[in-house]
Amino acid sequence: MDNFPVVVQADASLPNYSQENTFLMRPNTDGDSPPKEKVGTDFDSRMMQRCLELARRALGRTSPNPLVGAVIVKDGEIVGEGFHPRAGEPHAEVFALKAAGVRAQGATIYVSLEPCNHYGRTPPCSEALVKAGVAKVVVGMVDPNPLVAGGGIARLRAAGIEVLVGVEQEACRQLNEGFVHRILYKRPLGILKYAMTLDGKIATTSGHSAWVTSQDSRTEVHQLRAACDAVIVGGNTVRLDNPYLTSHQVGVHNPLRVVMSRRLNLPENAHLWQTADAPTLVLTEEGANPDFQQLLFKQGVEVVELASLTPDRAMAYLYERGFCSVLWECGSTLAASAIAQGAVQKVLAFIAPKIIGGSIAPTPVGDLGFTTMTQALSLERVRWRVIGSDCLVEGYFPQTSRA
Ligand SMILES: Nc1nc(O)c(N)c(N[C@@H]2O[C@H](COP(=O)(O)O)[C@@H](O)[C@H]2O)n1
Ligand SMILES: [Zn+2]
Repeated sequence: MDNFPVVVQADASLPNYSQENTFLMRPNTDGDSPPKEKVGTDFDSRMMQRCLELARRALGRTSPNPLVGAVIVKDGEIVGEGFHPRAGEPHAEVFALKAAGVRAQGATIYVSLEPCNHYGRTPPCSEALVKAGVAKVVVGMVDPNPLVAGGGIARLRAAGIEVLVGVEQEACRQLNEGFVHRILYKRPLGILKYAMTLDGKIATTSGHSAWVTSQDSRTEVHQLRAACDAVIVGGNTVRLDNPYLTSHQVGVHNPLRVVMSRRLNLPENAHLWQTADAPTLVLTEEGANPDFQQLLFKQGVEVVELASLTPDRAMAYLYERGFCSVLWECGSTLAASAIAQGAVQKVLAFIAPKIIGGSIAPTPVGDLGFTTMTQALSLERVRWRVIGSDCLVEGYFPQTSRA
């Protein structure tokens, strides 16, 4: 716990974009800063909002790629729409061009992320747009991917196409905050979520925690899980709460359920390995409890042994697997060490108007070793909203770039 303040290494190969990274994840409405100058017309904004709506259809399914939507407009009417369904499949622009057919010629395309300009799993969209003869491209945000990073816009302009950049930019960035964080920091965005009472307790002294918050808040958490690539808990949470960690909605994405356990001293009949609604991955250390590994294997649970099991090591591993966002739903000890190791960038605290009392009932974040208030970690870009009878407070740890 000696690496405060929370510092995450930015990618030094991204000078232009990483200089801006303090506001990349700024929420759309954050009361404490002056309104930004609006880019484009109200019609442009509406079309870009439609792009975001389309992009959200693939929520939780596109990593390591971003969520992207595209709309083609000709003579004031939508003639084609598309979204990126998952990595390896065509980009949003290609689906929209296919839907528009010849009507794309001379039309305006709205796209929530800069068109790509490189050969990845798919060919460059910039070339497809030039070939289709579109007259104008309206872009939500510049792509932070160094393989694109303004190159798509430059290519379109070089071909004589008018390009407008930054329509509904904050909303576009917000939707892809995990993707942006992944590109800039080479780690998934870590989101710590907890539910506590008004007096800061996450359970009673006997460990009873069902339920701290209202059904409305729990539904919000299910939606949050649907948007994340993975949700992590420690062995203690499995032993005490026996959670499902799914999005609880038919046809909606479920995150990979990840358990961190050094010794694999886990219950044999946990819901996580007895329900097939979502895949489960157990992260452990080399040589841990081979009998239990065998049991997990028989239940179809993936087990990965890491040399040393720490939050940062787990995040590095999940980055390598292509993840953009990871939800920490763990207990206080793991939460403290995840924060200390810079594995958490965003905090979501659900606060219920209840009081448990006492000094022994558990709190959401374990000991961080602080002795003075000046050491307390302050969140920025904080906003809050009422959910049913609860309050959700949301904020970000400052990202101090060492690049
Ligand atoms: N503009 C745009 N639209 C989409 O639908 C996209 N998926 C992207 N993604 C960008 O291209 C990279 C992935 O390329 P491949 O799918 O491997 O060809 C991704 O990292 C983004 O930079 N962009
Ligand atoms: Zn593309």
